[in-house]
Amino acid sequence: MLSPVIEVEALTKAYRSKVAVSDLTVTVHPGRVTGFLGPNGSGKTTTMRCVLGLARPTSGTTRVLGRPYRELAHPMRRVGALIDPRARHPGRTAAAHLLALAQSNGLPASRVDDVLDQVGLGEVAHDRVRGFSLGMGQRLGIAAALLGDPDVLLLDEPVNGLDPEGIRWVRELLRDLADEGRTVLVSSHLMSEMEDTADHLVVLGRGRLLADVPMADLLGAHSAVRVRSPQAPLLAAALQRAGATIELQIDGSLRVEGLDPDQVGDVAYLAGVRVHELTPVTASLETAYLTLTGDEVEYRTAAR
Ligand SMILES: Nc1ncnc2c1ncn2[C@@H]1O[C@H](COP(=O)(O)OP(=O)(O)OP(=O)(O)O)[C@@H](O)[C@H]1O
Repeated sequence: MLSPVIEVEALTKAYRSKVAVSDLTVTVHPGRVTGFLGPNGSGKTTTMRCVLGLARPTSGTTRVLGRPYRELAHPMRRVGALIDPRARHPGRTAAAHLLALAQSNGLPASRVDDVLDQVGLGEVAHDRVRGFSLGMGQRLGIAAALLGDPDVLLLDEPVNGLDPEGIRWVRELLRDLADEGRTVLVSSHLMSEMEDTADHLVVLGRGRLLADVPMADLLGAHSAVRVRSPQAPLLAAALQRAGATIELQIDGSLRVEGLDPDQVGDVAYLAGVRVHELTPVTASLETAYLTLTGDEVEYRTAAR
């Protein structure tokens, strides 16, 4: 595996009595999209802000491309970020906003038109940002992140406010950037979107690391086999002897965890039990995520 590009080591960040991030150690690798997940207030933005030198760690260290962000010579050429898309002058046009960023970071002015076209804002380049919709603002924020053509991207909820076409566009953009060998760390609360976009997941709960896993492993760990048999009790006993965990479903079928469909079929055959259905059940990221973070949600909707 290529060496890590973002390194967070024993990071703790406290605000007065509130511990936003607690002893977090995680690395983010190039050439893949890493989804950064966690309930509201779990510390995703704070972690990104520490990596970008926008917040000072209480303890621990963060490095990008081998050094603290603030020590990078031309940070915008190395690292692009979307953290707070509202952070801009409302009276400026989109082009003027990006031009100011380009000039203060030693980037060629020609990049402004390039990125405006890339994010689909070419036609409103000379409109004032004040009148932009939430989605247009997000696109402008992504344009700013891409301005320096960086190798590393940290994007905090980039699809927030985007319409379905915009969401698909971000998905394809992130895929392309990762395929070019760049490092992409992206947070989102849209699980179905993340399932289609991310290769790897880092999941936080109350500021702590809950999971740092390939997407396929997380989904695999929550997958199961649905099996129906007219001799369900016999089959259940045989499967349990083979090490599976069995849950009897309301329709009489068995949900089997711990064995794959081939193994379930073999156990049934060896036990001389008839099987009428054998179906792999793939977990959605949403299901896997909710199972993982079930106890970690700080701000929960009251049950009605
Ligand atoms: N500047 C700050 N001052 C005080 N508390 C803060 C500050 N920034 C963040 N926090 C607190 O730290 C915790 C983590 O917040 P953070 O924004 O990092 O979470 P998040 O995972 O990005 O949440 P969300 O998904 O809602 O954006 C929260 O409880 C938040 O209220």
